[in-house]
Amino acid sequence: MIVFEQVTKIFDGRTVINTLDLHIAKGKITVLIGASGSGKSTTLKMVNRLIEHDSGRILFAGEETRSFKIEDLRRRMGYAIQSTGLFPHWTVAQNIATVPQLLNWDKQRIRQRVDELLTMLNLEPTEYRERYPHQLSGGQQQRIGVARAMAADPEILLMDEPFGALDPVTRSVLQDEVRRIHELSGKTILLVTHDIDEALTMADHLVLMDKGQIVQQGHPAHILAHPANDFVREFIGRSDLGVKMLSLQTVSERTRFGGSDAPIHLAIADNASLKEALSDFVAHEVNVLPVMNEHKQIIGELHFSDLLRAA
Ligand SMILES: Nc1ncnc2c1ncn2[C@@H]1O[C@H](COP(=O)(O)OP(=O)(O)OP(=O)(O)O)[C@@H](O)[C@H]1O
Repeated sequence: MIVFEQVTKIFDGRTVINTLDLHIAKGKITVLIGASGSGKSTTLKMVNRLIEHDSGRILFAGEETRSFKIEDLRRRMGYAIQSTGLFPHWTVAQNIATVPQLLNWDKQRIRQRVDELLTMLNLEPTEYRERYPHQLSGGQQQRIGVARAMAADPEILLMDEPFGALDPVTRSVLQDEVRRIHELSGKTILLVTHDIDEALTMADHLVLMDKGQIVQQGHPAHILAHPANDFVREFIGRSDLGVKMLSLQTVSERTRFGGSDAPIHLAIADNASLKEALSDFVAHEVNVLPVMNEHKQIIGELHFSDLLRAA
């Protein structure tokens, strides 16, 4: 979907992106992670040409981004950022409709799309459509930022620390929502974060950057199991590696299907992570948890020993 070939960016005589080769696959969530100043945001902003690269090529759908008119390029790419950039004097509906308005969609279609997005992001349209950004919580504002980025159904979503500055609970709810939307829509997402747990839970493809170059990339589980060097090892945090691995797998992957005699009030959802299961085992001091599906039916059980196999 997006290909970087030997891309370099120099600011004030300093090379901040250095002959970068990167492939952002269609339909996947690619996450750029690295320390502050490693060049993540610059890489993301070169995709929609908020920053122009100095050399090399960046291709979008097979063509150089430079061959597009900049407005056409940006309309095909949603962009969500930490500070949301919502227009304060516009209602939620107007904010979400920014790009559809530019594309001259008719009123009815815009309204339908706004309501659909609000519903998708768990905000009741009748309650939120006419509010102004200052009448929303930080987490709600970020949801609107995401809704606006998705409004005209762009081919790729660029997200720069979209959940930054949120408390851990809201952050995790929004991460789940974006993952769910991704699963429903199959949208290509490029996400920048400096939070390793966010990166591990969100990424199909994780790209670890340092000093404008890629240090290692691949599936999170692969990087956790086979860090390329000490830098990577240190970055992902060796100490709770096992727990991080558990966070990448779901209960259903280790469920012993069938009935269960374990106390039903301890049932864990089959789509919960094994890390959550670990927490339940410890909190309830049990060795076996019943597992339920989305309809709250018991479908089997998870044994504590099965976690060892997963890790
Ligand atoms: N417009 C600019 N002018 C000069 N230098 C810049 C500019 N934008 C970024 N830089 C520099 O380029 C380097 C990479 O910045 P970038 O914002 O891409 O890093 P980052 O990995 O996203 O960091 P953070 O996590 O802190 O946002 C930094 O050293 C930064 O100071």
